[in-house]
Formats: sequence, structure tokens, C-alpha cells
Amino acid sequence: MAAQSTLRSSAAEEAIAAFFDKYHQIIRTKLRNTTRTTRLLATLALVASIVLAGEGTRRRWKRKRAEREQGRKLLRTNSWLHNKDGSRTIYVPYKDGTSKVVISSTKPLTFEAHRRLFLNPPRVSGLGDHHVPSTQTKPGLNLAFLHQFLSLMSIAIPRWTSKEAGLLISHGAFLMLRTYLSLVVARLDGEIVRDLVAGNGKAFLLGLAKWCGLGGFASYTNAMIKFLESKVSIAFRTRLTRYIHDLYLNDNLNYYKLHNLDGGVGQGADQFITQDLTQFCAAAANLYSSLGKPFVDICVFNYQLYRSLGPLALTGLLSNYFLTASILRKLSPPFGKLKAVEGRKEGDFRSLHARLIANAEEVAFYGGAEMEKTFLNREFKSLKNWMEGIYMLKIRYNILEDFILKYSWSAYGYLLSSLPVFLPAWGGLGGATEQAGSRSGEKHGRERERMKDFITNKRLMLSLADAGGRMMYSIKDLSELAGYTSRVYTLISTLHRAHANAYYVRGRENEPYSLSDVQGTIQKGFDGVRLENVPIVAPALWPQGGEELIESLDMMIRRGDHLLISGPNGIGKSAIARVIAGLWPVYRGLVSRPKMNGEDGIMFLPQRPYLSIGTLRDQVIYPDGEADMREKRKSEYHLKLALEAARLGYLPDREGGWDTRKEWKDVLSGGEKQRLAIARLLYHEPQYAFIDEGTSAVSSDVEGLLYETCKEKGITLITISTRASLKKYHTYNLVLGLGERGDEWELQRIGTEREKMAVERELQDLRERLAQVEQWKARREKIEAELNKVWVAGEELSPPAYMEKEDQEKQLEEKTDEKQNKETEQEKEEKKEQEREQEERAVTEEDSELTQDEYQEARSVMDDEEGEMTETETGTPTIDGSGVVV
Ligand SMILES: Nc1ncnc2c1ncn2[C@@H]1O[C@H](COP(=O)(O)OP(=O)(O)OP(=O)(O)O)[C@@H](O)[C@H]1O
Repeated sequence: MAAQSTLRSSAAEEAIAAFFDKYHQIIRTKLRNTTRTTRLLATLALVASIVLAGEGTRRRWKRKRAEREQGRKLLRTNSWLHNKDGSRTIYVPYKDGTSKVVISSTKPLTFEAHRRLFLNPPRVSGLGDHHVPSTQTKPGLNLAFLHQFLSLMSIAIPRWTSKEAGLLISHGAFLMLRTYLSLVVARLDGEIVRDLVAGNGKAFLLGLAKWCGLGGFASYTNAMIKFLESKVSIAFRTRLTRYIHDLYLNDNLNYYKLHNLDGGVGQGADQFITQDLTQFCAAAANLYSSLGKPFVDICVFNYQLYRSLGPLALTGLLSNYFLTASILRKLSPPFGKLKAVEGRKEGDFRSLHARLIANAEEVAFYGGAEMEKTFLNREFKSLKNWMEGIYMLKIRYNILEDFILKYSWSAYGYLLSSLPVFLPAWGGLGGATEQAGSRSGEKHGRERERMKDFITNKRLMLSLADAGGRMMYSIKDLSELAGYTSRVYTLISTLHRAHANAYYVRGRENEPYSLSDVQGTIQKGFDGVRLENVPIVAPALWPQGGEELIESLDMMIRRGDHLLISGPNGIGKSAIARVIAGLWPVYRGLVSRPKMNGEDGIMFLPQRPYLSIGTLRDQVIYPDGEADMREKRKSEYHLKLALEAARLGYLPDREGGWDTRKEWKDVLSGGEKQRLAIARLLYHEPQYAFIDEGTSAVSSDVEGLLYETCKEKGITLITISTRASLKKYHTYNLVLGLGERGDEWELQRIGTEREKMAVERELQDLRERLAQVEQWKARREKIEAELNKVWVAGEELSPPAYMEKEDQEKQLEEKTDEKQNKETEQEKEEKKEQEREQEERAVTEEDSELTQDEYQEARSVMDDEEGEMTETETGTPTIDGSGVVV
């Protein structure tokens, strides 16, 4: 009986009651001993605090109302406010008002502080020195996992005063409350059974009422635990996602470098940022309840069992835990590694689908569905095989786990519960009761006691087994978490490495032109574009060395000098733009360029026109947003002007206004996309612009207009193109691919003496060919005249009689027409002759000053004429149309 009552009253409850009583007494005695003045002062203080609190609340409410009003106004016009510290304030609609949200970006100092954790992990963690774990690193329950997990947690919970810490503490409090409630429920359960057995109806009904009340509270606690767990998970995810985005998308172009230069995260960061991060956060938030709660349960229930079953049982219980844990750990498959590989395979499969969506039109033109299906099926098969392998491993593990946790533990529980019966000296309070019972010799009473004790102990054992089971199951969860942790840690480490350019590895030789061999300098803030002894190198993925395209390049473009970069395909024209834009490293030498990108700086129009998601307005102002546009005091009128200048003025009407949202890359034609890019350029009006094959799909008449407009706007153009016709819009020409090996280059000034001579030589050649064309023309007329006659046996045939009549009528008509037209035609002929003579005179006079433009035109006229003549001149003369062949 004593043992049962001991079990029923929990130690925690007693402690709480004692605590409450003690402080209740202290307060009562203190109040009784106070003087009148003290009481008066206390009352005054209370009144003052109430008044002050009320005033504070009123002010807060007023401020909130003003904020809401401001928010409403800003929401209508511009809801973006940039604060001094770089954070952004946005007002989002909330119920019937607005809610102010401040989004602060991660400070550079925070990145620097974290770099140590991600790039210099402690040696003991086994992650190596200056080494980012590759995707192949085996994740498992080891010190490396501990280091990685704690590093990520330092981002997810930045301060103990942060929201995440608050959520974790509340979550913990609710978990404790649930353990306490389990004990109260156990006690109440016992009381109800006791009252039922004793036939005490009133107490039984009261017990049931208590049971229902407690049930309601316990359900609320359980719901709160789940809610808080989800809140913790989403809070972790928000922190980590923002951190990763700040590191991924910044001026250092890490989003480009990660895939094109570093390669540390394999095919793409998307899978890491979306899926792996979500799973990591869910697993980390769940770990707290799946590991923390059973741990507390085990401690409390073990204590209870120790009291009722004695020290031997406790030793048995503890050794059972360690034994089970070590067996399961030894025999469990490497879930962490399996999960990490599964994540990678999922990512590969997903990226193939994303690729197909992005290139649907191209694939459809080629009819490449079958091929794409083969790729997709192959990738899916690999993923499926891997997952099937995991499921097979899980079967064996689940059998083992179930047998150990459910059946062997129950058997062990029976064994431990029998301790007070068979070994009363070792059986704790139960054993003591047993001994007392055997001394008194009351057999029936002892059996009843044994049954009651057994039932109570069994109940505790069950709870304990449940808690222990959950602990053991969480070993599996833990190793899966190790997999996700390793992937997220790899991503952040790689981002830190790219961000800090931390490619130098001590004790390792630098491969020439690898990322650890970058010795060049970029000077930003130069009014022009200058390259001094800069090798153009196509980089390879770290740690390999890149391939040299141009040994050393020197050039300088000042404001107003327009440069055309020409040369054969694949020689490195776009590569120059990549080096200047900072996408590719400057391995040696000096690159000087304007500081800003866009307005008042330099702008790059890439070879493949890019269209963002969003409205038509967003397409013209990209990379600005609407808020930036308003900030720059620009309106749709300016956008319309830009579009009109790019010969796209019809777009807003055709597409249904500036706010139309479409998949623009599919809606616009190739030439329209390029013209839209030019409209963007005209909208931003930078000082310098790199146009990489930006007008290759635009008709040549519009192309000229676009170039002239850009120049009129004061934009210094650096054009990358294979079209020689663009020469006339530029001052310099950088010709690549010269020399025998094609690795030489020359910077020529367009319109110099040398170039003039070359043009004159070609012009002379053309003149000679023009003379030939005149001869051919005369000959062609002769042939045609001959062919209009039909010859039989050497004599010309007279036409038949009916034709003669017709001919006579026709001749009569023609004669009258001729008479009328003769005079006007003669006049025209004379006029034409005069004009021709004038032109020829002008050509001879201006020969030496002939521009590239005229030269091109003359050349194309020649080519046309020549084409026509060659057709007629070669082979037997054939008159098309009439079908008469001689
Ligand atoms: N991201 C990259 N990583 C490594 N090498 C690259 C990369 N992009 C291009 N290259 C290589 O660099 C070389 C030069 O490429 P680039 O794009 O500069 O050629 P280009 O002269 O502009 O040719 P085109 O006239 O066809 O546009 C090519 O051989 C190409 O294969």
C-alpha cells in the first residue's frame, strides 16, 4: 500500500506544492508586518504604474494607427522603403489595414564571423583544414556531424533573445508540461480504478470529471507542441534561406561562380536550397521533441521505477538501454549517407525536368521528346533503384528494431517486475512490502498487493518502453538528419568559399590558371574600359586550371570611342566581356572599368536575351523593379519612348498594357527579344554598354537605327559581333583570331590611312568588275533580241495571216502610244543620263574618302548584278516564261 501511494504521488508534484506553500506563507507574513506608510507608498506605486502603462499603451496604439495609415498610403504608391542599415521596410496588407515588415539583410560582418565555422572547421571534427566537405563526404553520427549541426544552428538561432530561441523555450515548456500531465494522468487512472474496485461511486464520478478536464488540457498541450514544432521548423528555414540567399545573390556573383567556377555543389544549388534545407529544418525541429521529450520521460520514469523496484532494476534498465542502442547503431544501415545520396539523385532528376521546361521550344522543333524521355527515364531509374535499395535495407532494420523494442523489452520488463517477488532484498519499496507481508504471513493480502504493484509497474514500464522506443527510433532520425545537415553545410561552405575567394590551400601547388592562381587586379571607378596585359582564360572547375584563349590583351576605350570586337566563333569575344563583368577571374594584369552596373556605369547585354518573370514594364526596366523606377522619377512615358526608339512601340497595345504578365520568352520573337534588350539599354542609359551579338536577329535597316540612337544618347558602345557591316558605327575594331594559330589580335582605328588604302584597292577591283557587268549587260540584250526571232533553215519566217492582222492592229496602237510617250521618254532618258554622269563624277572625286558604308552598298549592288548575269551567261541561252528554246 505504501509502495502504491509512493508511486501515485509524484516527486514533482510534492516539490511544486511545497514551493507554492512556502512563498504563500512568506508573502502573507510580509504583508502583515508592513506599516501604513509602506502600504500607502505601495498603493501609489501601483496606481502610478497603472497610469503609466495605460499611457504607454495609448501611445503605442496611436503609433500603430499612424503606421497603418502610412502603410496604406505607401501600399498604394510604393511600399518599399530602404533603411539606412540596408534593411527594407515593406507594408503588406493585413486584415483591413497594413502590417509593417522589416527585412534586414545579413551583415558582411556576420559572414566574416561565420567563415571560420565553415571554412576552418576544428581538426577534431575530421572535416580537414581549409576543406569544404564534398557531396561525397560520408555523413554519420560523428564529431563532424556535431560541428556541422552546431554551425548551422548558430545561423538558425543567432541570439538567445531571438524569436527562434523564444519558440524553442516555449516548445520545451510545453514538452515538460506534457510529461507532468502524463504523470498526473497515471495517478488519476489509478485513483479511478481504485474507486471502481472499492465501489465508491461518488469518488468515481468525480474522478471521471477530473479525467475529462485533464484530457482537454492535455489535448491543448499536444496541439501546441505540434504547432510550436512547425513554427520552429519554419523559423529555422526562414533564417537559413535568407542567409543563403544573401550569400548566393550578391555583388560577388556567387550564383554564377558556384556552378561555373567552383562546382562544389555539383549540378545545381536549387535542390540544396529548396528540398534539402526544408528537410533539414523539419528534422531539426522534430529532433527536439523526438529526442528531448523521451529523454525527460526516461529520467522521470526511471526515477519512479528505481523507487519501487530498487537499484538492481535501475542498473538493469540502464544497461538494457546501452546494449540496445549499441546493437541498433551497429546493425543499422548508414541512413545519413543514404539520405544524402538520395537528395542528390532527386536533385538531378528535378533539374532534368527543369531543363526540359526551359528548352521546350527547341526540343519541340527538333522533335527530341524520345531522347529527352530516355534521359529522364534513365535518371529516374537510377533514383528508383537507389530508393528500392534503401527500402530493402529498412525491412531488415525494422524487423530488428521491432523485435528489440517491443518484444525483448517487454520480456525484460516482466523480468524486472518480478524482482520484488523473487529477490525481495533487491526489490526496493516493493521488495520491502513483500518482506513485511511474508513476516505477517497473510497470503491473500500479499497476492493482491503483488498484482497491484505489478500493474502499476507495468504501466510505468510501458511508458518507459515507449519513451525508450522513441529515443531509439530517433537514432534513425538522427542519422537522416546527419545526411541533410551535411548537404546544407556543404552548400553554405561552398558559398563562403566562393564569396571569400578562399581557394588557396596550404601545402598544395597551385595549378596554373586555377582559382588559386588569380593574380590580376580589377579597378572599379575608371571612366572607360582598360585592359593591360590581361590573359583571357576560359576557367575550369576548381581545382583544375583553365584554358588560355588569348595570351595577353591590351586595350583602352574612353568615353565616345566605340569599339567593335570581331573574330571567328569561339575565339573568345564574349570571354572578354565576361572578364570585364567579373564573371571570370582576372588571372593576370589590370582591368579597369566603371564602378556601377547600369545607370551612370556599364551595362552588359548578353548574347542570349534574358526575359524575367513579371509584367511588360518589368521587362523594359530589368534589373530595376517598379519601385526603383519610381524612385528614379521615371514613368511609363519614358518606357514608351525607349520602346519606340527600339521600334517596339506597338508592344504595350498589342500585349494589353504595361501590367500584362506573360511568359515573355515564349511570346516575343527572336528579333523582338533583342530589340527589347536595346530598349532596356535606352531606358537605363548607361555610359558604357557591351552588346554581345545584340542585333544578330534584327533586320539591318533597324540595326543601323538602333546603333545611331544609342550613340545619340551618349552611350559608348562596345559591340561583339561577326558582322563587318557594324564597323561603320564604331571607332575601333579589335580583331581576334589573327595569325597562323589564330591567337593574335589587333586593335585598328576605323578610317585610318591603312584602312583607306585597303578599301581603295577593293574599290578598284569592284570597278573592274562593274565594267565587266556592263559588257555582260550589252551581251544579254543582244541575246534576248536574237531569241525573240524564230529561225527556220537559215531564214526568218513571216508570221501567219491571222497573226499579221493582229500584229497590224497592235502596231497601230503601239505607234499612237509611242508617239505620245516618245517625247516624255526622251526627256527621262536625258535626265537619267545627266544624273548618272553626275554620280560618276562624284564617285571619282570622293573615291579616296569613300566610307565603309558606301563601300558595302556598292559591293552588294555588284554582287546582285553579277549573280543575275552569271545565270544568263553560262550554258545555252534559255528564255524562261515563253518556253521557246533554240
Ligand atoms: N563557362 C565556360 N567555362 C569554360 N569555357 C567556356 C565557358 N564558356 C565558354 N567557354 C569556352 O571559351 C571559348 C570562348 O568562348 P566565347 O563565348 O568567348 O566565344 P565567342 O568568340 O564569343 O564565340 P561566338 O562568336 O560563337 O559567340 C569557347 O571555346 C568556349 O567553349
